[in-house]
Amino acid sequence: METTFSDNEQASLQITGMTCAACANRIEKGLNKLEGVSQATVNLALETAQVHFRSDSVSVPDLIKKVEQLGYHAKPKEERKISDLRDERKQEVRKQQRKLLVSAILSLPLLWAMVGHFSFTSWIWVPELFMNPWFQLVLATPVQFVIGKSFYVGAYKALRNGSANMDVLVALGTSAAYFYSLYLTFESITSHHEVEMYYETSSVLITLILMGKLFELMAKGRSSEAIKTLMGLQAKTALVVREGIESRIPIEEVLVGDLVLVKPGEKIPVDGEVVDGVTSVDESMITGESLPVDKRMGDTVIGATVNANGSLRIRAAKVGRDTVLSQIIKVVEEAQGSKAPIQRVADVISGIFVPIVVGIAIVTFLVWLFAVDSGNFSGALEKAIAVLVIACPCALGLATPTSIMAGSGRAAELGILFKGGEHLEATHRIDAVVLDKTGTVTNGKPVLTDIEGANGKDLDSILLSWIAAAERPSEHPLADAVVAGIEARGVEAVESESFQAIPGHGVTAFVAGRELLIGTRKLMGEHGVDISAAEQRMSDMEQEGKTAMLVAVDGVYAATVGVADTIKETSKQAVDRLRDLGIQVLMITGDNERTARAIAEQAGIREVLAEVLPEGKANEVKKLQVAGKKVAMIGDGINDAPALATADIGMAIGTGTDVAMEAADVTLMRGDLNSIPDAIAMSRRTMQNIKQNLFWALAYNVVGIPIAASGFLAPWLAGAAMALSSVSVVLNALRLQRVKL
Ligand SMILES: Nc1ncnc2c1ncn2[C@@H]1O[C@H](COP(=O)(O)OP(=O)(O)OP(=O)(O)O)[C@@H](O)[C@H]1O
Ligand SMILES: [Cu+]
Ligand SMILES: [Mg+2]
Repeated sequence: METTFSDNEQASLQITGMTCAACANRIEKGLNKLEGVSQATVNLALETAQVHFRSDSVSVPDLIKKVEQLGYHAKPKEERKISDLRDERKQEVRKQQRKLLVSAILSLPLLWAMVGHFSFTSWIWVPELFMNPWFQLVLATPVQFVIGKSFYVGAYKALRNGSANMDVLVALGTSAAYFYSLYLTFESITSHHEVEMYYETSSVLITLILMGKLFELMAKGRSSEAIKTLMGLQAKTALVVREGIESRIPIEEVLVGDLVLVKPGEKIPVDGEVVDGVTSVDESMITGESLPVDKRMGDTVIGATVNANGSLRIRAAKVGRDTVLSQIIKVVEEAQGSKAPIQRVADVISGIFVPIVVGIAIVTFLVWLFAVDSGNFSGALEKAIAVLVIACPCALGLATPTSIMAGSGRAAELGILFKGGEHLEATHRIDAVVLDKTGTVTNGKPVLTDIEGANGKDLDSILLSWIAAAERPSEHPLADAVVAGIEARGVEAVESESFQAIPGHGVTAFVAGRELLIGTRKLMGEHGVDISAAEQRMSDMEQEGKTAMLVAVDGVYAATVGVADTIKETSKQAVDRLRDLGIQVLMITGDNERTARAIAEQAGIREVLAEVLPEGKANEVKKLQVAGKKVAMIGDGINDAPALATADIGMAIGTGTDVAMEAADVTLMRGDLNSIPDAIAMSRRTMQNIKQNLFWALAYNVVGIPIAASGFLAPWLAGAAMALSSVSVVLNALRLQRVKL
């Protein structure tokens, strides 16, 4: 039995029967119109629909019914495995290949017979039988109605929904040729003289279009390579210990809380926490970071990464669709099937295209029949058919989605996850990049370097233990550094009695009955602490790029603590690359001006926004936007969420933590800032690719129609040209997969 919730539910449907973006649009609109559906998105490439709905007013069967009403098929989506995906594609390709082969064999004699029509090929011998109208009828009929059935079905569905698509044009064009030939065939019984048939027009057309579709299908298969690679990373089984018994079970059966053994050289099956063992782990497939990462008790490990040398026991923390890898796959899947705003151009054009084309075809027919070549019915028909076929906007429909798919797939391989086509598009307009300091420009692993008492001497261990106690409850990375540094000096922390974090300033705490204050100059100033004795030492540290924090006990300055965070080796190179792209680069931080400047200088950043409170970061982004900039904000995604959301593009640096992926438009799996110019370059390339596609698709139609209308294009040539244009669009898009940055 299914439980019902009054709040939102989510369902994934597997949809079949979609042929183009217009189909996806139609289903999306239909589902969104249903009472109780809050959001439905249809992914054409993956043939899925994601629906958010309220289960008290609508159910999954209702959703399916709606899809069926619109003329497509739907079923609840099952969790797919990599092998299924591959098999589905292969089957589909094989089916198309078989269809094409049969169609080609049947059409060949018709094509052969056609050579007699042209003076320059009339010397070629043609078997008598091939010229026989009845024989031609026998060959052409199955092509038209069995192999070509999908065009009729597609056309019928489109027309029933009040729209027109490429199927309408193909069905119309081929039917005209077929039925006219049929008429001539019967007429030949009575008239007894040789007439030209047009069976080859319909059959060869269908064959060529099938060929185009097959190429398209094979090319599309290649563009989802990125997802297949990701899915293939998953381990298949896990060795779990339940009630003391070890057993190897399929990965799908691992539960949260299970104890999992990972042997040396094995893939870590699920996300978890190390409970026993020491090893190093290759996380490059997830983070792009090539150096192995050391893991010991308490560390988190990510599923699909590879355990190098030690044995591990881990406690499963996330399984199934919650794992980092599954989330990455989901993001990539969604992005690949999502729409970029530029697609609207194509949608609008193809929406009005088909009716206009039918109009032009009719005019062509009438003009030829009554004006140009008076009374030549078949000649006029041939021209009209050529117009119908050449004007088919299928290349136009493919232009954007194929590029988005290939572009976002390639980006994912480079460790750049775009959440959707709109972000992939928006990124190419970025002209200002705001980098958070800690964890973005720097490694974000601050280390305690200096502790100095008020009189310049070392501190006694009592004061050290108080400082550690005050900082321990804080979640700030600086606090972690201080605590770790003090513990490393062999001092044990005591418990604090009360604690309060003051964001952007520091902490206050009561320890052993005393009030401790740790943080910035401003914090000290606000509490009336005299820090003149610390000034010199402090600014020295800051000059070196260290963060200096002041400690006061009961309102009296007691110590200066220095923490150093190193900049990432690649930060400078990345900043230079951004500047070469003509992008303004800024660094933003809550840290003080001097430290910030020192760090910025190492990274080659000239503009620094320092001492910005956490809530002020979004404001700084807005200021840049008001000044007319398209801003990308790059942060670690957790405390920078408002700024990430405000920016035109928010990029989170992270190994795919939920929060980071949630807040940002783009997730950079590598810590390396070179991902930023990479992302921008990828976006620029993709947009350029889309524009090329749109241009060629349109140009081909616009140039083709007058040629066809004036009679210079035989229908089968128009068909070949159409197939070729679709294939060339897809091939152009696939170039994105090989982009090297
Ligand atoms: N737990 C803490 N202990 C001591 N000082 C702190 C603490 N939290 C913040 N501070 C002080 O407040 C300053 C600003 O903190 P904030 O968190 O806004 O920025 P940040 O982490 O230094 O830099 P970024 O903005 O690049 O992440 C710190 O540089 C530090 O001097
Ligand atoms: Cu077409
Ligand atoms: Mg910070």
